[in-house]
Amino acid sequence: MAACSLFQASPCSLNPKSKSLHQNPRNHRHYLSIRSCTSSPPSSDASITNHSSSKSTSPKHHRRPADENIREEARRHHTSDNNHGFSAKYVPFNADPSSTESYSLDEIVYRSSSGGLLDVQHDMEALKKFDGEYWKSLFDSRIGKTTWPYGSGVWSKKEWVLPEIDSDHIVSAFEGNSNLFWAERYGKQMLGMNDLWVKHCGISHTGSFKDLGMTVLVSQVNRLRKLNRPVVGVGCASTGDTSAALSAYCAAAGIPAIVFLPANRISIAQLVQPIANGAFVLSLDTDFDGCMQLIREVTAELPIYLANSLNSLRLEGQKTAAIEILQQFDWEVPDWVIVPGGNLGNIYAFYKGFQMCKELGLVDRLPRLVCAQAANANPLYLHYKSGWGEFKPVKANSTFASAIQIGDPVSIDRAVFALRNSNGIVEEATEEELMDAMSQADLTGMFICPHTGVALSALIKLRNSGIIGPTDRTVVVSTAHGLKFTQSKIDYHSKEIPDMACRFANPPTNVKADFGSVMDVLKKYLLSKNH
Ligand SMILES: Cc1ncc(COP(=O)(O)O)c(C=O)c1O
Ligand SMILES: N[C@@H](CCOP(=O)(O)O)C(=O)O
Repeated sequence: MAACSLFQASPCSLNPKSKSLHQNPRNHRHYLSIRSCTSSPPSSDASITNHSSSKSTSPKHHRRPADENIREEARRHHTSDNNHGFSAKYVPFNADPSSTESYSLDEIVYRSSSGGLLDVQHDMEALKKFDGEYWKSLFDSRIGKTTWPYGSGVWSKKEWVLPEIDSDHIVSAFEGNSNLFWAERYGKQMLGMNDLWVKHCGISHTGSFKDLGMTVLVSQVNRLRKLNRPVVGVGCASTGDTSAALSAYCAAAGIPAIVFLPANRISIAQLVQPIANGAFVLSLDTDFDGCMQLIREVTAELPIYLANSLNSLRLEGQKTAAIEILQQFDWEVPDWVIVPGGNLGNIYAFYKGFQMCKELGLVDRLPRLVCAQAANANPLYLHYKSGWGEFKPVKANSTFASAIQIGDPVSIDRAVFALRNSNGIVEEATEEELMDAMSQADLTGMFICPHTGVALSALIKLRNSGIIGPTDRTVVVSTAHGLKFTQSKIDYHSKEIPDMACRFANPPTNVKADFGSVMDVLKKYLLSKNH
């Protein structure tokens, strides 16, 4: 196979013009003293500091005794965990203010009584007892630490996520806190932009943003099982990333995971993840929408907890990526945030994270949201173009952005709400556009997935039409690690894709292993770089 021979060769590259990659220069974290907050925090590193200085006998002042692990240390501090009575419950999504329907998060419920979506509603009045400065200081104080569970980017915002869960029940891989990458060369050369950023949510435990939601969902399942609720296992339908995250977190907690995958429609790297993590993997002869339908029917019959984003718990974790972006900009709001969309939970999660920061006084406005879809699986785009008329699911066609090959997204109502309330836009990308965008980004030092290519294509279109300006601070959300999608890159760089020019392909040069031949090709290459 040509794709194999491409990668058997040993490509030699030399690019004297390439610049070093820069990290966020504005990312000066303010480790503000918690003691300067308007009131004492619910649980902070301050209590740890006090403890270690009083208990430790070591001259190095270790914060915990050598025979204590971080979970035990958290248990010792448990009394301060939620002494402000923060709480959350399920309510019907976008319900009429007069609705009194609600459910405890300890109930197993995914739909409202009328069959609509649910949302996790926090007791905002309790959270508002603390001002924006307080929350910023608290969240900033927890970054980069190993304190259980706040070392996680998700659980560093625990009061806004699952305030009532016992830290002891949390299943975490210290996910989140992902890199916000300044796309200096890509922004400047491709788009004339100086303030373009890529939020690398895929540089994560299982290689996608799903970890952010799955730590929350599996933690709640862990709690339910400790409460002796009838949860025998956790299940999902997946295009490859949800299944990987579910399997890893369940394996960490010793909970059975069951995953429904559309046969031959996910990458090998994604398929091997749940297999390696010991999940029960069903490969089904249908597409993702078919798998989703089946898992919904199965979880209605068996005591298997549903892990897809239909379950609003997931979005509580995913929304922390939005809070993190604000935090990484020292609580300045970017102008645009571009998110690739499939089942459409994530675009709402971003909206919710930004909206909570606004409502609780951490920032004063929302960014404009853009949801980007593959043209081969574009039900939201068509809905947007129809002026939000009647929503019609589509049959999703094959796309290199295989994780968003979804025609009947469960969170369509959430996505429409998020976009309408953020002056949002929906864009689409053809296969050639998304693969070219991905490959061009890679050529500036990234290694992104095709879904991020979809988001970059949307950016290119909005920049070319002048909707996004050259100095607009713009964040593209990268949703998965490029290493999960190497076959698409192999196909592209082998120029093996029918009807695609693969303009930015960079195949290796096969050369005889003698000095003269090597010198000849090197000279030709160097000349081509210096004309
Ligand atoms: C890599 C990747 N990007 C984007 C998405 C889209 O996220 P959502 O389904 O929340 O719209 C998914 C999953 O659907 C995904 O796995
Ligand atoms: N891309 C997803 C599709 C399912 O999305 P979910 O957020 O509803 O679980 C996947 O990786 O499975």
